[in-house]
Amino acid sequence: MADPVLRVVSLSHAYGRRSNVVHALTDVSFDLRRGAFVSVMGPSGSGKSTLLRCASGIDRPASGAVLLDGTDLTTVSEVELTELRRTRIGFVFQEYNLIPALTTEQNIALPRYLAGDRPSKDEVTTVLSWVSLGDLRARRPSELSGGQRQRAAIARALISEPDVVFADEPTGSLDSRSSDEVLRLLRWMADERGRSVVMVTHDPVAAAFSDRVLFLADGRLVDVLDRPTAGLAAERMARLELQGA
Ligand SMILES: Nc1ncnc2c1ncn2[C@@H]1O[C@H](COP(=O)(O)OP(=O)(O)OP(=O)(O)O)[C@@H](O)[C@H]1O
Repeated sequence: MADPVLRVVSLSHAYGRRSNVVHALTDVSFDLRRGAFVSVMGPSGSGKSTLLRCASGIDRPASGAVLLDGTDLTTVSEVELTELRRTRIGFVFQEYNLIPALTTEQNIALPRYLAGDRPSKDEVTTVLSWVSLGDLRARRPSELSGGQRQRAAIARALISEPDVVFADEPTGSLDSRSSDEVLRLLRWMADERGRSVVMVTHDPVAAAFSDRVLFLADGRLVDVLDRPTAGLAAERMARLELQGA
């Protein structure tokens, strides 16, 4: 089998110091193969966002390694890390983070401009068609629905052809129909475009779109569920919530 595109090795992270230190993540390891879609679930405060931030190079962990195609994000220079984040990693957040003054197509093209590149009109048109926003390319974010904004954010993550897309509660602000569209798009991205996806979610229905669910509790990886259904993911979550209560 091909080498995993992302290897998270014994990742630990803490906030604060001495008397008020919070061990947000302790010794978490997992592999992500190309085209795999993994969800991260766990009770509030269990370390999901911290894992996403450390695994994606936004934050440097206290210890452990994050190997993106063999390059350790935890030891590269700030300049290399910025370059890797721009070219190899995509981000999708709950609150979209689109620039209000830019049109949909300008927002989507922005990461390429920031990387010193300029996507062709055809490239932008292709990505817009993937997310069914071709007709809305000239609109600004305020003129889009929540689901359309999130699809624009996904297109923006895809324009750089990243190896891994990290999504933090991407459906957290959406109704069930828009959620379904966004989740299908993430699934398609993995299956048809070979992108790997790591998605933090509270929603077992969202988790059921992924290949595998990683469950965190108190900063530790405590359970793994392959080929999840919403029912099974909800059951495991309920068990964890009970254990933590
Ligand atoms: N900047 C910070 N400073 C101090 N403690 C923090 C900081 N960020 C997170 N924490 C703490 O680290 C732990 C893990 O937080 P994290 O946000 O990763 O959890 P989470 O599972 O994403 O939570 P939620 O589901 O509520 O978003 C929590 O105890 C949290 O209070």
